[in-house]
Amino acid sequence: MTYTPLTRMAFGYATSQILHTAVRLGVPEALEAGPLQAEKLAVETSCDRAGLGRLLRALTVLGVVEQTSDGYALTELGRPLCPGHPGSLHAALLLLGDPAMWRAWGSLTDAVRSGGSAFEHACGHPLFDHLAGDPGLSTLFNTAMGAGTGEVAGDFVRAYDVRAARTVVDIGGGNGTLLAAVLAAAPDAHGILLDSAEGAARAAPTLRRAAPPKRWTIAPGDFFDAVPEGDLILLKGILHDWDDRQCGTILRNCRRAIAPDGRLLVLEPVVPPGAGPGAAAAVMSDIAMLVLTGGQERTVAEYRALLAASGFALSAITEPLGATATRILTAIPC
Ligand SMILES: C[S@@+](CC[C@H](N)C(=O)[O-])C[C@H]1O[C@@H](n2cnc3c(N)ncnc32)[C@H](O)[C@@H]1O
Repeated sequence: MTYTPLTRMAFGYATSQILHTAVRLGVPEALEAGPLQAEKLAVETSCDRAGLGRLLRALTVLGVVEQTSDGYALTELGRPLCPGHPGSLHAALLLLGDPAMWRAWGSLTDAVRSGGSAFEHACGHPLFDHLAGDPGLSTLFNTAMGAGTGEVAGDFVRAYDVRAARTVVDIGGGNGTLLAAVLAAAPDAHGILLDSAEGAARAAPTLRRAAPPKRWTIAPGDFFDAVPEGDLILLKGILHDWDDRQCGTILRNCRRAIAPDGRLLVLEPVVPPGAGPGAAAAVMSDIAMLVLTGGQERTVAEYRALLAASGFALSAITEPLGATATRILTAIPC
């Protein structure tokens, strides 16, 4: 078989599984402090020496490790495979290799052919119901989302002046990474994080690091029922999880809860016109939404219409934050 760019794409899931396996076996963490010879690494990771040698050779070809005179070392490209590294993909890779996620991607054909999320076709229930019944996977999901948000939180508070906010409500705020950045940048604001009980379970330590407990509240709840009142309402990575009808319910709850002078900020990738290279991140994320939740990424026009149908006017949109595809869409109640 000729190894063309198309071959590389076709075997993309093999690449994903190689990275997942390295992370699952603890290879990047073992190399974090410095290079190690393969024999030592096999002992540290409790692996078969020959099998690990083949994995290391594949990781070398992918450019995430390199051979030095002191043994195998992580490259710059490979460093985000470690947990705690800025922009870490550690939790995301563990998540991608989870059997339920693996099965969901294997059901993309069903989602394209008959609609609905591939996850539901594969597992028989929606992703968030599945997470509610699997605390380990829920923790992983929450950590992976928080790591992604950590990449944009600093850029967010630099791009949008949050200092005038009185009550900031982060809807579906996950592990609190975004709200923590806002509370640090807006010392007079009070923060409320709404998420499901399992989603919010790990938010307190993140928020405690940013601000004393009197400055924030964790509100376990369902954003399809109601959301807490505030003058700055954040929806990051929420609307893209849901279809237009479900987004309408969330947005109408936000419209009821927002102060007359308030602002609703939607942080999402936006699908640009055409399918040039700049569209890749948003378009790939759109397919991930089709697989995982049945949601979708949207164009500016689609967001404008969605917001207008729930009593919001789209008033501004930023450039993508940092190296990500996430933009801030500002909406005012009307
Ligand atoms: C894609 S994650 C985004 C998390 C966070 N906003 C971020 O960007 O890092 C979606 C979040 O919505 C939460 N969620 C899902 N359904 C919910 C519901 N019905 N009510 C409240 N939270 C929900 C999940 O627990 C999860 O934390």
